[in-house]
Amino acid sequence: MKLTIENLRKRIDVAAKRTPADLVIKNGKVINVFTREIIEEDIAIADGIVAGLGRYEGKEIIDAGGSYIAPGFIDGHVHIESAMVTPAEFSNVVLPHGVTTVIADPHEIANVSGTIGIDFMLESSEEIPLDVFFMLPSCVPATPFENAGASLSYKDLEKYYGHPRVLGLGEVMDYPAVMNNDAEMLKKLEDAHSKGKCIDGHAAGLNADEINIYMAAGIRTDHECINPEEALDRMRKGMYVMLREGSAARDLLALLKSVSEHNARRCLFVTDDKHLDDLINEGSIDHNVRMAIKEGMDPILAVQIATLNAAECFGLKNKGAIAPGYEADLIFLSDLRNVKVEKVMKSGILAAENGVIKDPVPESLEPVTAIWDSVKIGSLNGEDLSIRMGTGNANIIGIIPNSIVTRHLVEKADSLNGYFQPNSDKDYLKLAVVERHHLTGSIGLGIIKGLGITRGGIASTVAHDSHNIVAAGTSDEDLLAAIKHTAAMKGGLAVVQDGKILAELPLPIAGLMSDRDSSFIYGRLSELNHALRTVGCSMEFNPFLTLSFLALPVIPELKLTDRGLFSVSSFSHINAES
Ligand SMILES: Nc1ncnc2[nH]cnc12
Ligand SMILES: [Mn+2]
Repeated sequence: MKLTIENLRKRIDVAAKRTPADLVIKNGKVINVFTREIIEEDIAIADGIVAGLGRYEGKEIIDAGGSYIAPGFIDGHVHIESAMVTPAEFSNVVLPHGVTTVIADPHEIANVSGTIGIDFMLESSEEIPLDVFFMLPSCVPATPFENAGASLSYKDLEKYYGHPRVLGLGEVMDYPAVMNNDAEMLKKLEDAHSKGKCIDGHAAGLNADEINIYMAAGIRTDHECINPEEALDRMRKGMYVMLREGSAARDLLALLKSVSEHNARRCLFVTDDKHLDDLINEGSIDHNVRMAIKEGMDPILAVQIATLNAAECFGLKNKGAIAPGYEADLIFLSDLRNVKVEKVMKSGILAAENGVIKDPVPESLEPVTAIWDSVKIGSLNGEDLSIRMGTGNANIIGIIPNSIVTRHLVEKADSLNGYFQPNSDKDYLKLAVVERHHLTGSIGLGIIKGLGITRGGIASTVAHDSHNIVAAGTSDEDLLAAIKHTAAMKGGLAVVQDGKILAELPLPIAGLMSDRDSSFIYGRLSELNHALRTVGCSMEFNPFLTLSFLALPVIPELKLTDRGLFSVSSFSHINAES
């Protein structure tokens, strides 16, 4: 809300006790994230802003019943599209978990629909209770080794820096472009610097010397740490470390070993990519807080990481704490061990209670063709999916459960008449990435090990970050059926066996998000999980989530884009045969 002289005058009158507050919360144990104390005091609120702490009177009084009161949780890095819901529905889902502010990077939809996608995310997050800030997609496409639906230059980004909810430049993934002083990358970085904006990093696998290059370029955060050594090095060099617990990337437990009383202020909690069912079943940043406390972290320190640190990292001056002048984004907790979020207030208004959103934001989507009709593929047949394979070893993508990192395996794969044959006993499946934006006919083919399908095929238009169609299967028939069905749905997830569709989830918004509510999507995800078991998956990890990262060539080691196998370590394409 824009501050007016009238708001300011009223706020000062309330603070000075010349005017009664709109609302006073009494009998609460207020968590002070500045001093890491718990102080029993009233919270006086005027126009959604805390006006004073201490003893106050107001037009409305709420008795907190001795609950702890924490600042609203902040998710420092999230791709809303990865939850497969629109921003409005995302607000309905995460607010009950105490998340009142998120910093989102819309590079998922930007990779499909370009600036039209960014506009859609900005507009559809305008009038919702959740505060959604954005970092501008810095790498669309993520690398020059893939075909995305769009390509964004610094010129495309410039106009957004004036938007009040745009905080800076989003995760810089293309390390070689930074290291080589690529002209376009320098211009994007310089623009963010000149406007005094933040710059997020994606420093997966970067070593200490390479982190110097990122920090020198002004890149100030990393959410891709997977071990304590990486996290410590980034903190020592002044980077904020984003402690990530998403659906596929679950790094929090490993990284907590690097967090201490001395360095915790350089940490914040993020989800990055979290599927809707995990958000509903586990939670969002509240889940990170609970995990950290369970691992022995001091509860108030965990709350500080989830609030003040994230606000300070992104320069959100009136968020992340309960203090006069700060937004009245408040969470009521009955205890600080399991951090069960009871009540959530957004700007002084009750937004959720006992896990239920109070006034769900209804969907009101304007159909935008470029976004709603985003899947275009030509005719496909078995020959298009054949992988030439001689008698030598093959370069195989080895899956690591619950990780977005893969292994580069060099093993002997079965071949017949010079072509690769899937072998479900050895768990060697065929993987395809089919370009789906501009009818280029570009198809990347490879072999994966570890997905666990014994008979059938799965396909998805969620394939970070270019979001082509990614598919895996034990036969060309099922692969083709799954790929074609995701196109027929204009985007989505499908499981096929013997040519028959076992389960599906349409994602008609850019092939990434559903226009339906979370209960519909949750139901379809359950059906997909059942169908995944039918085709042989163990479900120790989510195959669709794992699949969605197999085309992301900025995460080690071996990935597949629509242009072929890609070795992230050598940052170049390689052949199917080693
Ligand atoms: N969606 C994403 N894009 C780029 N890097 C990621 N790392 C994890 N999720 C990612
Ligand atoms: Mn990333």
